[in-house]
Amino acid sequence: MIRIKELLTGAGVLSIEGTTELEIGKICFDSRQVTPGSLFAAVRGTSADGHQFVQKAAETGAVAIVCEEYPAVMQDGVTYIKVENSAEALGVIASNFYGNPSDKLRLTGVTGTNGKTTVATLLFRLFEELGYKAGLISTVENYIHNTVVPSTHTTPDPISLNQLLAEMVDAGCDYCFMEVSSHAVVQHRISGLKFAGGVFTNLTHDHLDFHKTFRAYLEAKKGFFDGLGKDAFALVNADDKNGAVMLQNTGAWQKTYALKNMGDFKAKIIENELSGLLLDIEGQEVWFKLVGSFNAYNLLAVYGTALLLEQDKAKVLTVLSRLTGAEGRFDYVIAPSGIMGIVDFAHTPDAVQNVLSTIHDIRKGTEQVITIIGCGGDRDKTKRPVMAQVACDWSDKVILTSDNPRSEDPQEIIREMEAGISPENKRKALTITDRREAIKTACHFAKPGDIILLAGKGHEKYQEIKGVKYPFDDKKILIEQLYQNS
Ligand SMILES: CC(=O)N[C@H]1[C@@H](OP(=O)(O)OP(=O)(O)OC[C@H]2O[C@@H](n3ccc(=O)[nH]c3=O)[C@H](O)[C@@H]2O)O[C@H](CO)[C@@H](O)[C@@H]1O[C@H](C)C(=O)N[C@@H](C)C(=O)N[C@H](CCC(=O)O)C(=O)O
Ligand SMILES: Nc1ncnc2c1ncn2[C@@H]1O[C@H](COP(=O)(O)OP(=O)(O)OP(=O)(O)O)[C@@H](O)[C@H]1O
Ligand SMILES: N[C@H](CCC[C@H](N)C(=O)O)C(=O)O
Ligand SMILES: [Mg+2]
Repeated sequence: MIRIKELLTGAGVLSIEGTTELEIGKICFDSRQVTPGSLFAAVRGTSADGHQFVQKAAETGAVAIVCEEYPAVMQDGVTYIKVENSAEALGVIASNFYGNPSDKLRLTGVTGTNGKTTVATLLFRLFEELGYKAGLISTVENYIHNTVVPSTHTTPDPISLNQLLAEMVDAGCDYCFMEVSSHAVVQHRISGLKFAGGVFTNLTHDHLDFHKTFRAYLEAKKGFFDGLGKDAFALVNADDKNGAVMLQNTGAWQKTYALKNMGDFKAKIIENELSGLLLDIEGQEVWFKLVGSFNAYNLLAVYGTALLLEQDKAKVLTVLSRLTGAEGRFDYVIAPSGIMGIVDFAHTPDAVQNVLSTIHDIRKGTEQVITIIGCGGDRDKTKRPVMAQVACDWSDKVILTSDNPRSEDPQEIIREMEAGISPENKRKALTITDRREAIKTACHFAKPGDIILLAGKGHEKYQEIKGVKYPFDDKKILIEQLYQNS
């Protein structure tokens, strides 16, 4: 239990109606979760406005309401707290409620369009292997040292986030590595957190459904770096044209990594094969198990971060060379028939191009590349035609199929993908709406030596159709089919 006044430190309070001496047992931003003694924050969202539920929250027992405007009717015994921005205040209140856990950990945030899960996961595993207790907050799963906590978002809401961080502190963790999505920055999910550092991977096309313009998407990512303190480091990819933009208004200590341009941390790709990458990192040649030139960037980002967190260079490289990638990221099997199947989470045009150009670089020459690809429903529609065209440009055969259609009509999503395919690429594309059938067909088509890329869903264990998540595991189905045909 904690008193209202202690929760409000740093929350940007404009005015208060009622006492701040009351004790609060729970904080929430969803009126349906209010229980007697709760604080309810009314947040303006994308489809509703939390202010509509203030009355209901008070009736259900909320004793404190955080809002941007007072309701017409204020109830006795309830304290109303007016703030400039409820979502931002909620982040600070959540931190205070859980004892400001980010002050007690060295928290590093990773942002960018692609590579966040890979970099954050590698950092987590690296620090665990170096002998520390660490935490991970990621798209695939969260970890409190060796306890797994299922993940619902790339970056959770501020209450779940601070609760996770507090559990990490209780478990004795020294470090936490987390993904920072652009949604999280705009929705203030990270407000009130103290970061030891921030890492930028890259910026390409995604989430324009939410941010509307590329500029707004860029500003969201930049917002994370603008908010870092002067004791924190900001490590950016100097080969990405937006790397420098991220640093424009940050008060943090600025560092860069690069393969091509000048950078504080430099690497060169010596070999890029199916068995891994041979990199020259600051004069030292090291083999890594991760595949593909984009992973050279991810590895260098991890290396730079570890050094900025004062780790020993030789130990970092030794451990890093033993680590494998995150689940569902260039996750491959070679069937007895000699057909290679790759499951990858590529769900942006840039990621699709990267994974296919990697396959192109490492294949021996004569094999066919068959790509199975769909696009998520209720997500950025503008990436659909581009992803289909990129897949065709880089493959011998493409099967257009469903990803997570969510509330949309799967056929319509596929039609939008088809619209992006140029006349000369049309002959390569085939549509099979049912994802399982698409996988079966690809395995049937493939000959020994051929490569099947199953893009878009990576680690996901479900397919979301009209609000229902049906069990679906790309890797499991692909393996079943590959072995059946062997
Ligand atoms: C579009 C979006 O990002 N929505 C997120 C947002 O919800 P919202 O604020 O828009 O919700 P809303 O429905 O408009 O409701 C507004 C407010 O009214 C409240 N409410 C609503 C109904 C009611 O009866 N009572 C009540 O109090 C809601 O709790 C909310 O506070 O804030 C919620 C709490 O943080 C999130 O759970 C929710 O994520 C939805 C489920 C989602 O799908 N988000 C995806 C797009 C997302 O966040 N993705 C990113 C990036 C992915 C990546 O690239 O890796 C991520 O970080 O996961
Ligand atoms: N540094 C990188 N540059 C470009 N593409 C990458 C990079 N790292 C990974 N990818 C590609 O992007 C896909 C997603 O990678 P990862 O899950 O690490 O990114 P993410 O930023 O966490 O994605 P999301 O925002 O959806 O959670 C991978 O499966 C791979 O195809
Ligand atoms: N975190 C990303 C994942 C997309 C994965 C893809 N399978 C899809 O459903 O679009 C998002 O929510 O946009
Ligand atoms: Mg991720």
